[in-house]
Amino acid sequence: MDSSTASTPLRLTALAHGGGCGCKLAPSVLQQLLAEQPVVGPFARLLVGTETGDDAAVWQLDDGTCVIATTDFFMPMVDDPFDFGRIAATNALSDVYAMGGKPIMALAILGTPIDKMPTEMVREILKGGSAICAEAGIPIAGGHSIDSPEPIYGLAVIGTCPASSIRRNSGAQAGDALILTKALGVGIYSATFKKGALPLDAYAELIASTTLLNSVGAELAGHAHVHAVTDVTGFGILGHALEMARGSNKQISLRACDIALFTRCAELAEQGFVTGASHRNWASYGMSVLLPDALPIWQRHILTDPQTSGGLLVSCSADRAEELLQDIVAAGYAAARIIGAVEEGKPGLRVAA
Ligand SMILES: Nc1ncnc2c1ncn2[C@@H]1O[C@H](COP(=O)(O)OP(=O)(O)OP(=O)(O)O)[C@@H](O)[C@H]1O
Ligand SMILES: [Mg+2]
Repeated sequence: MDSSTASTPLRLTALAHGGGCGCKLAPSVLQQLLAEQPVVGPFARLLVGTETGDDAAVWQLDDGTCVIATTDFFMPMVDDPFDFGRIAATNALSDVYAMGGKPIMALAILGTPIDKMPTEMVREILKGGSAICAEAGIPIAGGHSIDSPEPIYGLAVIGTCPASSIRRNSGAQAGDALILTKALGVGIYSATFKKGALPLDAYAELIASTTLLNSVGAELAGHAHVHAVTDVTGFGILGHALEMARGSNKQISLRACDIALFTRCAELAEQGFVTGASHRNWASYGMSVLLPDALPIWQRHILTDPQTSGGLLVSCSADRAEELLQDIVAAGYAAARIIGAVEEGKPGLRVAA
């Protein structure tokens, strides 16, 4: 029996044209849409806005406390409504942790095809979101719900932190090492799932990773040698590393062989399981990435694979990286690895096999 028939008679994923962070617009399309908007401000207290494609907006209050605000929502990439709610909530909370903050409350964002989805199924999605917020120690204090053609769920999240704890995606320094806290393969597993071919053990691996809170981000921000943090989501490891390189005005090099993958990720990618978003990602930023000559196409698909609720990409002083990695692994992120380095040079990305 495969996992696609195990959870519910009505396939939640059948109601959506795409799912998870694979629903995100490609970075180049987003840039075009956001271009030429009227500029209002400047606002001296807006420490982080949209300039570097960072994870959340940050506003500094009078006493130095920062308010962090973010929203994330998407269509389902699994059929179990409770799992979908948990994944969407974990993903939405991640942007607050990636800025170095702690969430304080959330609002739920819900879209449901009210004539197609049973009430109990919608309730399960909401319960999944609540369960994750409870784990994060925060309330869902409200929300907004609409009748929509496809199911949508996510959160708007508010967090806080002292100004000194803010970690932008643009703070990487030459001489830093890069740590990635989760394994890659969410999009490849999701594409396999959608085709009904994902074995149950792989489904369990997918859920375990995508419902693991990135709460270690708040602790990392307490270390002065941690210079930049972002979460790896829809644009894949290459896209988010490139955002870090461009924002920081540095060259980033990654070692593909050091990146942890889900157990069956390579095998499934080689068999051709890939999301449309992976192709869109490469088309959008491939010109800024130097890959090894003989890299098989399926390996490139892993590097551009959209990671719904992926891990944190952490840029820290190289001489403290091993020690930090041990702390991260001890905090429950067994797949964390040191995957690359930051150097002076033209902003861009180089990948070694
Ligand atoms: N419609 C929009 N209007 C204004 N800013 C936007 C809009 N959509 C996205 N952005 C901004 O563009 C940047 C990149 O968006 P993106 O959704 O990739 O960030 P993100 O929330 O970190 O994503 P993820 O949760 O997948 O990590 C962010 O700074 C985000 O706030
Ligand atoms: Mg993010």
